[in-house]
Amino acid sequence: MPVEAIIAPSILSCDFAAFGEGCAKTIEYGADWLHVDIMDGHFVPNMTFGPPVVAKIRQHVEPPAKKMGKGTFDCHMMIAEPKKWVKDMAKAGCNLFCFHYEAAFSTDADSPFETSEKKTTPQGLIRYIHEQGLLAGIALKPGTKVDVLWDILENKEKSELPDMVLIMTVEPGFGGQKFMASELPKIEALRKRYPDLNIEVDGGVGPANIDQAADAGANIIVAGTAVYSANDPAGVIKQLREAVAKRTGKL
Ligand SMILES: O=C(CO)[C@@H](O)[C@H](O)COP(=O)(O)O
Repeated sequence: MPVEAIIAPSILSCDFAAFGEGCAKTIEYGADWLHVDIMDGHFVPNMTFGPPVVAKIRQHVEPPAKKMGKGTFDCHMMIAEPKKWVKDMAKAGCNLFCFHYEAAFSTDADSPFETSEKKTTPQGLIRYIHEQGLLAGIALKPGTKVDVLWDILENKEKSELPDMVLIMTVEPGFGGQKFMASELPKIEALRKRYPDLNIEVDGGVGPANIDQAADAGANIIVAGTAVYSANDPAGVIKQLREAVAKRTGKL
């Protein structure tokens, strides 16, 4: 089954002083999802917001009627201890909890075991996210090789398989950075092995490089600056969608 083109503007570039209305308007402009960047000032050198703010913006955006549907809150957790926040994020209205592979081996505060057994694993974390009723995503920073995903994606246990992989094309932490084309081979390798996988690209993406990202095989497009600094955000969203749909054959 061909993967769908999904456009997920990064609300990090939205006006925080008018956040609720800005998020609602983004959906009206034709976005499918909202990409919600959560940063803890520890995993990345920047801080944003947490579950209380997510709950507030959920009051302005209808939750999705179906899995991965319009209004999905695609929460990109740039935090050092992802497992700790799954339940609170679920309560706040998150739909897809995307953690970083690089943080997946952090301490599991709920584990009854001592020391080394308190570590989570990516597979265990994905299962836990699913148990809380959320979709699970796994993200890779530019410095992390795509090979770390092979074992995770070959898992025979369905509840431990991610619903999406996110390839970062900037160092996570800030909007408005330059797109790193050097990361595209990761997307190509993933698409070659997994034709049905949802692959998200995030960082410096816009009309100038969407063809490269779509050619590599990304079907979920995050764009912050390109959407929110545009005179015609709806036009940019349409342009991004059409570029992906041209490759996938599915709008
Ligand atoms: O996760 C991040 C940055 O850490 C991204 O989601 C950016 O917020 C995307 O913004 P642009 O690079 O498109 O401006």
